[in-house]
This record gives sequence, C-alpha cells and structure tokens, in this order.
Amino acid sequence: MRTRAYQHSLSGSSMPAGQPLLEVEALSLAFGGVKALSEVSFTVTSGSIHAVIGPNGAGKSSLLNCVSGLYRPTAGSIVLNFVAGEEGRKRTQRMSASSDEDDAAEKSIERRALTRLKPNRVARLGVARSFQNIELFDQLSVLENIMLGRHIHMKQNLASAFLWTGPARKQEIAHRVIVEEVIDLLKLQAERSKPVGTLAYGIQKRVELARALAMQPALLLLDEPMAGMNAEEKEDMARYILDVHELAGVTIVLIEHDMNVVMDISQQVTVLDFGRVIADGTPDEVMNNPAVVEAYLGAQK
Ligand SMILES: Nc1ncnc2c1ncn2[C@@H]1O[C@H](COP(=O)(O)OP(=O)(O)OP(=O)(O)O)[C@@H](O)[C@H]1O
Repeated sequence: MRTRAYQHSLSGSSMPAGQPLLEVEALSLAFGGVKALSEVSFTVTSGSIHAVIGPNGAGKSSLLNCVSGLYRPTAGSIVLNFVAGEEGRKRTQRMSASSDEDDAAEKSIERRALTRLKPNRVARLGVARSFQNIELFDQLSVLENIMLGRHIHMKQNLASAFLWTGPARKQEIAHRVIVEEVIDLLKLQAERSKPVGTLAYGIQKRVELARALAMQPALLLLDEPMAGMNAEEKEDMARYILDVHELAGVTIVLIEHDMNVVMDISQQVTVLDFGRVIADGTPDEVMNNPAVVEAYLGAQK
C-alpha cells in the first residue's frame, strides 16, 4: 500500500491492516417466505478490498442493506471493530495514517454491534455506502453534493453557524479541506461547480463515490459502482476505487457483477448463492471452486 507516502488519509479507521474490521456472523434475513440471507458469515479485514459476488437475487444488496441499517436481520450479528477510544469520533481533520497505526498497536480493540442500529447511527460510526442507482441532488453542484457527505460530522449550533463565528468558521474550513482532498483524489476539479444533473453517468458515479469518501469512513460499501458503464468507464472507475483503497487507505466492500473487475482489484471474495455463502477466499481460490463455477461463472456462459 502506498498510503504512508501520500498526503491523503481519508480513512476513519486506524485499525491495523490485516485485523478483522467487520465481522458478519450467521446473518439471516427473510421477507415473508423468501429467505434472502441464510446464516451468512464472513470477515472483512482492515485494509482490504473485499468483493461480494453472486448471481441475480443471491442476496448481495440485502447483505449491504443489513450492514448499513436499512434492513433489520432476522437473526445473526454484525460487528464493527474500533481501536479503543476512536469509535464514532468526529472527523474534522486529516488523520495521520502512520501515527494512528502506531498508536493502534498499543491500544485495545473495541467491538460495536451494528445489528439493530438505524442507518444514521451506522453512518455516524463510520460506515458509508453508495447505491446501485445514483442518489445525488441533480440541481446541486459537485462541490455541494460532496459537502453533504460531511453533514454527519457537522455539529455547530445554529447561532454560531449563523453568525459565522469562531467554532463554526473553523469547522467549516476543516470540512472544506477534507472535501478538497476528495476532489483532488478523484480528479473532479474541472466539474466542481457544475450541477450534477448535467454530468455524464460515469462522472456522476464518481461524485457518489466522492460523497461517501468525504465522510472519512471506517468502511466503504459500494453497491455495483460500475453497473451500466461501458468498458472505458469501468476501467476508470476501477482505477479510482484502487486509489481510494491504496492512497486514501480506506477498507472497501464491493458488490460487482463483472468478474474481471473483481479478480483484478479485490483481495478477498465472498460468493453468495440463494442467500448462502458458497465460497470465501482469494480471487484465485474462488475462481477455481467448482461450486462457484457451477453457480455463478457457469451461469455467465
Ligand atoms: N424489500 C424486499 N422485499 C421483498 N423481497 C426482497 C426485498 N429485497 C430483496 N428481496 C428478495 O431477496 C432476495 C435477494 O435479493 P437481493 O436484491 O439482495 O439480491 P442481489 O444479489 O443483490 O441481486 P441483484 O444482483 O439482482 O441486485 C431476492 O429473492 C429478492 O427478491
């Protein structure tokens, strides 16, 4: 990872790389008679890109919806790990990756159950996500849309915000510094003032990624970020996701249909079929697993 050599550290977690960050244990979800998820277990390690793949209707989006608090699972648990003391901390400054990681080695780990939390609480704890369909404000500029990603960290009272005094002003400047870093990292300078609705689809998807990144997430959930893109747009998006991972140091869970993309950019892959985990491993291990070939790759032929 190039994280330490680069000025950006937009990750909200200082968990040392390789430690378990998100632990999903025996998660089940039913809609009436439909079992969307059945005893799904897997672990996302800090510092990885972890792909979740599977045929249509396998339960991938349902799984992300459970993690982000939109769906309430019928059974099981979802735990996010923190370095003691940093849980849900307000992020208004760049975090120094190296010193935080060094500190982390000294500190103990705290576990926080996300299982029954509402989406805004999960977001405050540092889980950001993008959606399959673009969910941006068309009339607002790129900058304004990305700034909205900061709102969960904005806590100034109305009077000081209105008078634009002391703390409110300092806070606003700190937020802008982070937003500018995001714009710089995702190369959105040329579009910053344009209304999002006027931009090409591929760029809108990048703005969505930018808004999620502006939260300085501990964990970033991306639901099919390349859906509906042509080959060139997909290649661009894959590069930006790698930058978010390698340069900004953010741990990512990625749902993606394109197997080539998954194999190229992820370190760990969990395969779902009919709501169950049928394989979990490195891209090579998963590619060569007969159950996966049967259920997923076979279905593509
Ligand atoms: N809100 C809901 N109400 C009822 N059933 C649902 C709901 N959301 C998902 N399901 C069902 O749960 C199962 C899993 O759906 P889900 O969308 O999670 O799969 P997926 O792997 O994300 O599929 P795709 O690749 O097509 O997006 C499907 O049978 C789906 O019809």
